[in-house]
Amino acid sequence: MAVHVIDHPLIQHKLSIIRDVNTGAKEFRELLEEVSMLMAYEFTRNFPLEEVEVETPVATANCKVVSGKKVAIIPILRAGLGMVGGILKLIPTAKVGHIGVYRDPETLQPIEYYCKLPPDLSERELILLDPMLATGGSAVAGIQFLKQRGATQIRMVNLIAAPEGIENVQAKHPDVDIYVAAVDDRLNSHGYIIPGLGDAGDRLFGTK
Ligand SMILES: O=P(O)(O)OC[C@H]1O[C@H](OP(=O)(O)OP(=O)(O)O)[C@H](O)[C@@H]1O
Ligand SMILES: O=c1cc[nH]c(=O)[nH]1
Ligand SMILES: [Mg+2]
Repeated sequence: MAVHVIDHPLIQHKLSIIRDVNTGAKEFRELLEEVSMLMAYEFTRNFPLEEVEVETPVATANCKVVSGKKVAIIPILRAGLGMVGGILKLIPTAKVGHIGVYRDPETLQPIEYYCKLPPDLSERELILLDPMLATGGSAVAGIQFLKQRGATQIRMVNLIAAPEGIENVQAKHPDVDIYVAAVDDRLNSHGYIIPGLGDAGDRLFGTK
């Protein structure tokens, strides 16, 4: 399905600071949260509305509200955690599930180590979060996890994607829409996105 590049000027500006090697963990964390909130504004654009009547102090207004949509946001640990707060600010009733996957540094294969999800996945719109879509191995595994547990409506939100990762996810899960702030040039021989931002988890949590 579709790849949506959300290139709003505010997102591009903040992403430039996030990429900067001199940006420390505090600012990185704050900016990732802000950009995630701005991306939520876009990836919810096609959420269905329903009409309601609201009594204002002077009359009845015909209004619209998001129609009883059940949403769950699912960060891929660790780095996906940095996107949760910003999205919850706009969708505060969303449930939050967690999938633990890290990429083996030698083989680049995804290693799964944790999974805790809301029980009613089949009834929910699921938003899978990870700042980085590199080879796509972690995303493909995360989506597989969700589908195995009944999920049918999944969209994926990444800060930066490599073309190789997009291709991989689209080949294995063509039903999943991808929302990204930037599509970078390529992967290097270690599977890092070029130019990218380095290791998102390490930059977010100050680890090495
Ligand atoms: O598309 P891929 O090639 O799978 O790479 C992307 C994954 O790599 C990073 O996680 P990492 O393995 O560094 O784990 P961490 O978030 O715990 O640091 C990133 O947050 C993604 O989950
Ligand atoms: O560039 C990359 C690739 C994978 N994971 C990251 O955190 N950064
Ligand atoms: Mg990492």
